[in-house]
Amino acid sequence: MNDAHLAVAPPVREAALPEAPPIKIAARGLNFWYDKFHAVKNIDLDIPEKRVTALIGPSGCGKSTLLRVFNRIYALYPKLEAKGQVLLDGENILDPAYPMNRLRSKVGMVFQKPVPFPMTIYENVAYGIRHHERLNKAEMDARVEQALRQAALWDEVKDKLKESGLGLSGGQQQRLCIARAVALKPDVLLLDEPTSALDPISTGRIEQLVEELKQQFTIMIVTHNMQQAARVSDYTAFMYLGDLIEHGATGQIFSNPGKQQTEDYITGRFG
Ligand SMILES: Nc1ncnc2c1ncn2[C@@H]1O[C@H](COP(=O)(O)OP(=O)(O)OP(=O)(O)O)[C@@H](O)[C@H]1O
Repeated sequence: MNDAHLAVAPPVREAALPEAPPIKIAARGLNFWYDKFHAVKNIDLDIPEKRVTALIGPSGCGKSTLLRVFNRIYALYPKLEAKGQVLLDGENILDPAYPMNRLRSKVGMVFQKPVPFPMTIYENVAYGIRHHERLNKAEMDARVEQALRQAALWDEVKDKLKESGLGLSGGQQQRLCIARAVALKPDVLLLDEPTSALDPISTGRIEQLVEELKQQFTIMIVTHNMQQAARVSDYTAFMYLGDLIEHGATGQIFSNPGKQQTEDYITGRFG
């Protein structure tokens, strides 16, 4: 080896940065009013694909409202108005021309209280699929099974598919609602405090399920439980009085928040 070789410094290899996930759904200049009450104020928010984003903030800050705008569920009620954009794969779902059927199949929602339909367990899952697709019996059986497996419920219900969904425990009913939502193969799952009515064991199962479901779905979850947000989410958005105060990686928001209000809330000083 001669000296000339030694004089040339080896190229420095740049540390590989983790690749930022693509943005699946995003709010742009989003405002929402309940009649004259301004509940969501000029929000810009990017929701990364196949990750879990938690929405946190004190009661009444607009978390559920924001979630509901993300699937235009407010459109069912008069005197409610959204302005701005919600871009799903770049298309504005708030545009009245965006077909509601398409939206319902792409964005699924699970509510705070489990609300199974008063039908059999099988029909709870099959009902929505029938609305969107024509499947033969074997195909439908397979889809129902797949959805119940995805919701980690199959083993508990496979022998009683013809029994009423209302006969299940609260935690099972919530997993049935998750099965109903994932059965439509949505891209995005909106979960509005999905464990607030459940016991700790059922809560743990749903949290574990969220971890599994993010392999396939983009998930937004509203929660009052800071430990839950820290456990299940990759990103956290903190809202206060209708404003989005701060949004970032969950680790950073919880360990090193940029805003005093965020810190006060996550350390339990208010809310
Ligand atoms: N249907 C409605 N009509 C009028 N005002 C409403 C309606 N729903 C919610 N609001 C108001 O909008 C604001 C935001 O409510 P929202 O339910 O989105 O808050 P939140 O952060 O999800 O609260 P919580 O954590 O208590 O569920 C609150 O001031 C609430 O009173």
